[in-house]
Amino acid sequence: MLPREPNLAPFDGELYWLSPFYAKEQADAYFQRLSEQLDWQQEELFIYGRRLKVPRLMAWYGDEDAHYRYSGVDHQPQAWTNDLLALKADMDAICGQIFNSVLANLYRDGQDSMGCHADNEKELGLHPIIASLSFGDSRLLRFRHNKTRQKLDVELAHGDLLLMAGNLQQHWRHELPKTRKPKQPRINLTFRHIILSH
Ligand SMILES: O=C(O)CCC(=O)C(=O)O
Ligand SMILES: [Fe+2]
Repeated sequence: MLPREPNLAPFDGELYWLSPFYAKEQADAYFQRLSEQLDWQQEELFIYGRRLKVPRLMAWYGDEDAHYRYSGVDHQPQAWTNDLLALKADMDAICGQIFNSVLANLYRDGQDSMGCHADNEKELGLHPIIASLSFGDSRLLRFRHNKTRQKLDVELAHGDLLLMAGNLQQHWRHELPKTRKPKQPRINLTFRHIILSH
């Protein structure tokens, strides 16, 4: 069950934007506590033998068995916090599925970013629903269609919820570009359902 919002994707996938989903006071409280309570780490990547710092802070939470590979590294989730469980309950209800993990990203300023990618890892399945919550300063999320190169910009603000579904990840990539505009910190949470293989 997805919300009765217009689908922003013109073709090849589903994209729903609920702006805002949490009212300001509640979003303020979540932003404050998530900033202080999550175990934010700066990851390192090795590319062609060079060590690079990922330009943002990250943390991975979820059920004990919900392992996930990103940036080429297997990540063991940390145990859910009370706030993440409360947010997960809202996401489970609106999406009609049970999420078992969340990737948290903290963009400290306009120089923090995320490169172009699709969330198409095989452990997410072919048609994943990904529920993305934003807190803090607004940032541009840019989608681009793999074949037509069509561009779709969404300015994600404090308390917004963006739902990506259907075959969106197979046909579109997305990125959070750096910006020269002065930016305060932003937290993004992407709730995911990892399909467990036994
Ligand atoms: O920060 C965002 O809004 C995007 C995050 C994202 O694409 C991801 O975590 O896969
Ligand atoms: Fe993503």
